[in-house]
Amino acid sequence: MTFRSGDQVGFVGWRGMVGSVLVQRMQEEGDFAGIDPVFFSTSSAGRTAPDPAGTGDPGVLQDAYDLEALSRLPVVVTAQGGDYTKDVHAKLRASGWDGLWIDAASTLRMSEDAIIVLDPVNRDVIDRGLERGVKDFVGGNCTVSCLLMGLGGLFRNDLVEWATSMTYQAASGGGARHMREVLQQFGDLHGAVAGELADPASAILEIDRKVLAAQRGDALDTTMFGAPLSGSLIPWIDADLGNGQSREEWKAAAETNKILGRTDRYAQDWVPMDGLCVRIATMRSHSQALTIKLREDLPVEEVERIIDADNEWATVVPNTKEDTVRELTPVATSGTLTIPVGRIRKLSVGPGYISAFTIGDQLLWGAAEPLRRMLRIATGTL
Ligand SMILES: NC(=O)C1=CN([C@@H]2O[C@H](COP(=O)(O)OP(=O)(O)OC[C@H]3O[C@@H](n4cnc5c(N)ncnc54)[C@H](OP(=O)(O)O)[C@@H]3O)[C@@H](O)[C@H]2O)C=CC1
Ligand SMILES: N[C@@H](CC(=O)OP(=O)(O)O)C(=O)O
Repeated sequence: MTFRSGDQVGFVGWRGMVGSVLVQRMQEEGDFAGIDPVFFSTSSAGRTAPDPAGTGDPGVLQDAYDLEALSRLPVVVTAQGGDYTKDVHAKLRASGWDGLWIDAASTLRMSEDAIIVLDPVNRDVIDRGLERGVKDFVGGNCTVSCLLMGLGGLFRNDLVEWATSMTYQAASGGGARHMREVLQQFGDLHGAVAGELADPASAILEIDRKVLAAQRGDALDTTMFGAPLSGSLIPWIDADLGNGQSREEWKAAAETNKILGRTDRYAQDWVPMDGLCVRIATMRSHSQALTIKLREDLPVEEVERIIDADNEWATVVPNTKEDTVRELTPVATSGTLTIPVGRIRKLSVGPGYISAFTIGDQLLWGAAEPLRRMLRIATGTL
């Protein structure tokens, strides 16, 4: 099945958090002009569909479990989640459907038949995959995608011997309800000491005691995260692999190397990576602190030049206090496609060791943007 301009493209998961950002970005970039979107729902088939292209003729939502309706389409884009992918993808393929499946969920990422898409970094891998008939294209883990958008230049030029990434991941990585829970917790903590805060003469240790009591008691709703996150952190993300490593930590090496087209962990070009993944009470941008062992002891200026030159979104932030405080924060980065990379300096532990700190909006480059661009590649317009 080949795609032609104006052909139908199915969208599943368009009203979720990732899907909404995807639709918004497609509107901003005029992507709906070259396609005929068909919207699916797992919960509201038959209701009026959205009309992001403003055609005035939105049609109705199709049933996202209707395999026949899906199999009529040359391309399906889904941000519905892993359970949906598990349920529907295999059945569609078993029915003989050979259209393109573009997916945000992690389910198919490590499948030999799938490519992890991040075209500013691995356009060559994507193009080779399309040529040899690959049909499944999956967005990468948010932290890995943001890391490679920022520091891809070092990886692509084969300058990294190994790296560790210590992450500071936003509440949005869990989903919309996780973001709400964090904000509610902040509000409840404020409420616990609002009287004392209004009085400049009140004792700070009393405020601290009351906040801790609220965090440790049952005053806060912790349904989504399982522990208070506001005014705290949780150093575990995703499943326990049983060997002391979390699944989120495992993704760093597995996905980074796969994105770069390196699949043999015993080969010379495989980059060993590991680290600890930590949830913090920010909203939508993931941050990470890196220690990188370079294969060559390059000057900092050369490292900065390579990072800056790699793609139009990676931006070096000078390693000064003023620039860091102004530009290298989740607040400065959220809602933008810019991937700032700062705190680049030689570490005193030995030659070739550098540090870096990078941040990315995990709903943009971390989720929706690679999918949007993959659709453009598939439709021959990027
Ligand atoms: N959250 C993230 O940061 C990232 C997520 N991903 C992946 O993307 C996929 C989707 O994640 P995410 O967008 O967070 O999932 P959401 O939970 O926000 O949305 C998923 C689906 O839930 C249904 N839904 C039920 N109630 C609501 C509601 N009140 N508002 C909106 N949708 C609702 C919708 O399906 P319907 O319309 O059919 O009812 C929607 O498509 C997952 O596989 C995730 O792993 C990947 C990278 C980052
Ligand atoms: N696990 C990420 C979000 C996410 O959806 O990741 P993945 O697509 O790899 O499951 C986080 O919690 O921040």
